[in-house]
Amino acid sequence: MATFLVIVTTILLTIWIVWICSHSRKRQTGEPPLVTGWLPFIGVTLDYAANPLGFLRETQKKYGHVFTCKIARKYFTFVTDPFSFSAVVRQSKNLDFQKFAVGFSHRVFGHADFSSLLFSESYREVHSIFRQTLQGPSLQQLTETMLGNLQMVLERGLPYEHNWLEEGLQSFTNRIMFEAGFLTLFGKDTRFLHADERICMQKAVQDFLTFDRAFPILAAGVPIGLCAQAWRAREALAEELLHDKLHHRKCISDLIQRRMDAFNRMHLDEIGKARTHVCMLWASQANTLPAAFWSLYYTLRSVDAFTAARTEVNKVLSGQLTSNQDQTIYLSREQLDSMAVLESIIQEALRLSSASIMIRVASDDFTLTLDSGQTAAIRKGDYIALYPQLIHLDPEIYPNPTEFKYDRFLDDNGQRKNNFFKNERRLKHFLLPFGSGVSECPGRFFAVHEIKQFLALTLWHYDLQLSDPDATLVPDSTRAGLGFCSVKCAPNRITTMSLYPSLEDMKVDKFMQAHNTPTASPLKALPLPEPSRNQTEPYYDSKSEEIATSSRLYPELNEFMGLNLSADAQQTLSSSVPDQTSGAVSVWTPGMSWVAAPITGSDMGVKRAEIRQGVREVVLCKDMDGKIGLRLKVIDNGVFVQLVQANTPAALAGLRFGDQILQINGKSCAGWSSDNAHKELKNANPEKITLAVRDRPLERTVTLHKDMNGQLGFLFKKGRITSIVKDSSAARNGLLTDHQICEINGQNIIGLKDSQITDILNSSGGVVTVTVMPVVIFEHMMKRMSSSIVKSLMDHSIPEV
Ligand code: HEM
Repeated sequence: MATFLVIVTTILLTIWIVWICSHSRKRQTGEPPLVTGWLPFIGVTLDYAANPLGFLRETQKKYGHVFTCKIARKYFTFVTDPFSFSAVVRQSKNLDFQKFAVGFSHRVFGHADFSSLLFSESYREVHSIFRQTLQGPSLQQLTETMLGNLQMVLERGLPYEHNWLEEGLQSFTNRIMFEAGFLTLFGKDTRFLHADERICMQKAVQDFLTFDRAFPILAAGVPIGLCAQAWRAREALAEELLHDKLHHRKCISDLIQRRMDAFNRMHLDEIGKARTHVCMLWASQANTLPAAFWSLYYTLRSVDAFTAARTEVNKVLSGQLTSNQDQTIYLSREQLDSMAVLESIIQEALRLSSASIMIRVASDDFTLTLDSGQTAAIRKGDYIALYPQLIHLDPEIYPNPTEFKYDRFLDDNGQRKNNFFKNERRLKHFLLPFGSGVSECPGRFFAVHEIKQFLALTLWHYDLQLSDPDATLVPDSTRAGLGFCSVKCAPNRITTMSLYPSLEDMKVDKFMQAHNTPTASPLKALPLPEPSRNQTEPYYDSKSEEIATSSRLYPELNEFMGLNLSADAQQTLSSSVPDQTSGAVSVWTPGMSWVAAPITGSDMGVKRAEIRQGVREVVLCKDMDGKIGLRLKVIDNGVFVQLVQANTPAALAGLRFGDQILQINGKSCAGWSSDNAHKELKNANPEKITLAVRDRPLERTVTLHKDMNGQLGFLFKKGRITSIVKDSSAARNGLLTDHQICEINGQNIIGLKDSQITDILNSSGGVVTVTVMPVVIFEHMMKRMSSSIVKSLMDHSIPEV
């Protein structure tokens, strides 16, 4: 029986081999050389899959510039001569792109088969939407939305503390780019709070990456049903993109809105429509995420690239901080286009890491004429393939092709370079990460814009360095042919990046260099008349020598921001006259007997908090980036300081939140808009800007004394005083609710967490001077300024006296 089985098997095997051999393809006259490999059934699939670039280079050496290979049961004719690329790209008559792409997409994404007769006409309309919404005027809108979303996502991640943070470079890029890109295309869910949106986004990015990881095997023909994880991830994404859910999102891009309308007209089922959106999501992100990653990685690895990129970013963005009220960075189309260094970095990253394959299906038998005049007979149904990486890594075109050279795409004048040669002939196709011809990626302009924006904002907002700069990352070649290669990480070795809010820290050195000689003279008084003093008002008596030097601690109450105090109240308060006994001040109120705030004029907190009368002159010069680190706000026709960035010229010159700017370079600011004031600063001579400044006129200081339990007697929330404890130091000294604490012992605390404010209060001595401002005014001052900016940029240092 066993012998019988062996004989039958052998006969069947022999028949099968004979059948395969007799039916296997034979090269016919005029056809390119046929490369079938050892096993006719699978052809060269394994060799090609193991190392596509190596295999094609070897085969090219052996057979010349055009050859046909059997890969995954299909015949691919590769054209490898870059001068012949145009011959293929222009052949739209006999070469069909859609057939391959649409069939592939149907299989992997599970949507309807748009190549079927039922849909072919309506799908043409869907396809035309790409060009209408990803190019031309729509591109501008999309790019602006992306910039806003990138800023929102980046700002949310700005570290609160002044510490270095570590995060995987890839996870950082994916997190920022995925969310910003997703929101740009699909809009924001109106039902979500920010926190919920973020959780949803974290899940979406994980699902996306899970699905994308399986892409090579799906592309190789493995049915998605056999890849349970990928299937679940794809369906989870589709679930989020059901039309029912998309209807709850606002600011959906024109691209997605028009696709939704078109699919509705085609009467697809709901899950089918959602899967087409997953397909669009994949097209927009799968290459962009790794392209952004490699661009940032190469920038960080090369000192030259980093310096050149940062200089360009600073040049383009400088001035924005002082000229925009709401701190938003705007990058016009012209500004994006002017960033030639970033563009060269991106192109170089695309050259090194992209490995797409361009495939067309021969719709008829025809003869392809190559650049050399050589012809190749092509059979109907065969695939014609171009493999751009052969050009991208050709040492004749790009010397030292595997080396990253940030300025490879810049000419001697620092402008875009687009003349590259092979055999001394200029090449038309020298960089093809986006394909070419009819099927060229319609999102290519948007892709370059968004990566530029990402690089610019990241370099602007952060100080970055690779925690292991010597570790070399290599592209993962298992994705070769599918577009962009992501990173192949060695186990247990995570490449991390440190993040730091750069605006404060970068400036110190630069400012120091620019400021070789101190030009600021913060306390020089201008000869403006001092307001007259009323001896009955509760300020420290100028008769006291010690106190006279530190000036008054309280401004006149009846002048104070229009607060209308009754005569009775004034009487009560005016009876709390300061009593000076050996330099200590006590306040007495009828019916009570206690000592409040036993301060002396030499108390550091009091000195640091002091609001001086009169007007002082401040002379500044800009730092090396042309900035002074100041943001201004107009209130009641006066110009006030809204933000002083730490370690900037403004901070070092002693300017503070709430200071009133009376003059800029001799011009009176009364009645100016903040734009005018910013413009004046922007256009001012970088070597010398003279300001006339009145010390924080809308604020007042209150000095308090801790009780035996260390309590000052007030409660606060988000820096705002909410209640005053009866008979406490706060109550006795006139602290008011609905006032915002701006400083503690002169140290600015705006934007700090309540726990941090509590720490500062606890660590202060027994006497604490708080500087407060009515909440209504404070809110007006802070209008349109994002809290993350305040947190991360505001100068919270302890002032010097
Ligand atoms: C660095 C980022 C990107 C790269 C490297 C890239 C690359 C490509 C490539 C190679 C193709 C196929 C071209 C061909 O076969 O000839 C393609 C197609 C496509 N890409 Fe991109 N792409 C990127 C970003 C984007 C973005 C951001 C979008 C949309 C927002 C997008 C939308 C599309 C679409 C819709 C197609 C299919 C075009 C068609 O069917 O005719 N791509 N992309």
